[in-house]
Amino acid sequence: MEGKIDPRNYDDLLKIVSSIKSQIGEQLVDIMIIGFDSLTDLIQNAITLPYSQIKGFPKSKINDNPESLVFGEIDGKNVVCVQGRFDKNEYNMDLGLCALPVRVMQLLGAKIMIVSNAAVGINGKLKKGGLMLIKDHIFVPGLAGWSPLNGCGDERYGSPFVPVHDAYNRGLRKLAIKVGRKCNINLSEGFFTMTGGPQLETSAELRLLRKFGADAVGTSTCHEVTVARHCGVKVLGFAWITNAVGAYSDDALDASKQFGPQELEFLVEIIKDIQI
Ligand SMILES: O=P(O)(O)O[C@H]1O[C@H](CO)[C@@H](O)[C@H]1O
Ligand SMILES: Nc1nc2[nH]cnc2c(=O)[nH]1
Repeated sequence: MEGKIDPRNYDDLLKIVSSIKSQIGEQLVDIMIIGFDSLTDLIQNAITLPYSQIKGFPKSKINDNPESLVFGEIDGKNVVCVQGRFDKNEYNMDLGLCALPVRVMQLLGAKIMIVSNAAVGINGKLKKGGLMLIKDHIFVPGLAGWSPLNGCGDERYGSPFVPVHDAYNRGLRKLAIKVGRKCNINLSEGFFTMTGGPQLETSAELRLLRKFGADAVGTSTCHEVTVARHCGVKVLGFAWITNAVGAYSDDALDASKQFGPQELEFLVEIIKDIQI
């Protein structure tokens, strides 16, 4: 869609929101879901809005997967699935831009974000195919100055000094553990680390991150979580262990290709039980 948008300009953000509203009507949004692209098949009364119809949403030149917002319901809850994460390396590490869907969904009403990523397990216990519930994170680009909050000086954003010590909501984590037991999901809790990518890590870097307390390493999520907390959205996060150290493949880097029916059922059960 025509029109240059600055993802840090609050008035531009409002323009994006109103352009979406004019296309989806009074559709309610309570839960935003990022990184579970195949969940879109389970959304009832779905309204699909391709990124090409959304002002300011970039169209990837490298990603062949669908890129759209899919609004609708899961078991009576109002959800939106952000299908096709903005890839920070394609967009020159512009993490403010890459977390734009989070801000837009919050302005559309979202109060909870469920987010996931493809990651490598480095604690010796996390095996390929496993799922890690994120308890806390180490945001390496954020520590080095690549904050998605850079440039968000408009007072309507609120203070940039957002506390993130409890970014991953305790109540939602408890719920995920309870539902995991019911759905027979082997769920472990741990610390996730986001690196800058797109290159993966050397063995020495992985050893360093392990010493720092990381259990799983990936290249997304922390910027989205930071922005979610900045705008008051509660977070539930997962790292899908899609490969073991040293056993990389293109498929292993695509989390959405890994979800089976059991994982999707797990997510649906969580959504059913979430109190908004
Ligand atoms: O969006 P997430 O799940 O982080 O997936 C990413 O993970 C891979 C490397 O971490 C990248 O190629 C990208 O697909
Ligand atoms: N950063 C990072 N992300 C991944 N996603 C899947 N595997 C990896 C990995 O080894 N490193």
